[in-house]
Amino acid sequence: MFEGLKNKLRDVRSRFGASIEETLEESPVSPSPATPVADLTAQEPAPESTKDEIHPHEGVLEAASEKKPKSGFFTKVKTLVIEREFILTEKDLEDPLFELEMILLESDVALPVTDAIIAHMRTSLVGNHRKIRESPDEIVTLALKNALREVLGEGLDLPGFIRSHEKPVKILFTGVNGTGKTTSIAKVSDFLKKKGFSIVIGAGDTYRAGAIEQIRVHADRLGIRLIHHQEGADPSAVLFDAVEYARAHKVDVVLADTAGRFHNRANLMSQLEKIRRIFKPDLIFYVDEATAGNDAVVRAAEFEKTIGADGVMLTKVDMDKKGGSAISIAYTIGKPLVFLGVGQEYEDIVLFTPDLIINEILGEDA
Ligand SMILES: Nc1nc2c(ncn2[C@@H]2O[C@H](COP(=O)(O)OP(=O)(O)OP(=O)(O)O)[C@@H](O)[C@H]2O)c(=O)[nH]1
Repeated sequence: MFEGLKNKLRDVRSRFGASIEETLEESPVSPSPATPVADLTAQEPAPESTKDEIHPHEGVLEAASEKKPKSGFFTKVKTLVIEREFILTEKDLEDPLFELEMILLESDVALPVTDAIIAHMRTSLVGNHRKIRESPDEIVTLALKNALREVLGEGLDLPGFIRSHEKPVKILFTGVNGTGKTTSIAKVSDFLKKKGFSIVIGAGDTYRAGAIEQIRVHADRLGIRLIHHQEGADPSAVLFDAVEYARAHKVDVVLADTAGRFHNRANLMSQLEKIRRIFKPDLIFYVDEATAGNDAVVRAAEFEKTIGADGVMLTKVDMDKKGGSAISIAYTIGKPLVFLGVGQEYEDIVLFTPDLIINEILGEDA
């Protein structure tokens, strides 16, 4: 997943790295006149690693020393000072920051999210004295990692939420047609069942022909109780019955399917409002497909405004080359990403953590 973005970011990281290398060449930090030559030439003891500090990378030091003659007193002093720290100006980073901005926008990262990432990169790189103990790529990667962490948010510990909440915990799934909502309910059921929770599913999509049968097939396969009425029935009544069943049988979680709908379809949205009043969900999850890119982000924001959402499940992340919606959605709507759907099997679901996306986007370097 996110192959396109991953490759582009690898390139732009090299551009940032090159800008840092140029700074190393052009603006060495002058040795303090008070510093005895003996101190400069002495081997510096390696300081203790701090939490944010990445371990020394031999490559840069080797590359830097390759470019300079190894002998000669003044060369030696200059090299040592250059190798200790450097400062980046806004101008040094102008081109790579612009390039990064373009890459993010091309990858469907929402504009405010792109702005936040660029601002974070600028703040963490410009004007700072940086130790050359970190390689340029490590410095850039760390800045990018922190910028992504800021926009991705922390996610939601759903098993923890369920454990600490009065039962049954009622979760309503909303979203547009065909984005994978029904499959997602089946995956979440399976995920929670494996965590030891008992589940009942309410077949609240009474609108689409075949929807009840579709969720019934999943429920049967997973050995989960389904509460359903006939096609065309009032979904609020179905979900009310599902909650009654859960109370009577001490079931931990009720997962409620609903018909897919667009936020601008007034009838369906008012039906959802009624469902919300009667079902009284503890959590509303908005489901959309990562492959929809910025459309998914815009739709999620609209649903959040009209119906409210407590979290997002993004499906088809396995098919998404860009990563824009995964990066943007939580920051844009101010609600956490909870699950990612990463395939068509029941086990193809992962509980979101920022590191999951960061490691995917920055690869083995993160
Ligand atoms: N590759 C991939 N396919 C998925 C994922 N989640 C769902 N799908 C597929 O997407 C298609 C649509 O899924 P459904 O669950 O039927 O969609 P839906 O949102 O319930 O549709 P409506 O009931 O019309 O709202 C199916 O073929 C699923 O197998 C995913 O994470 N990855």
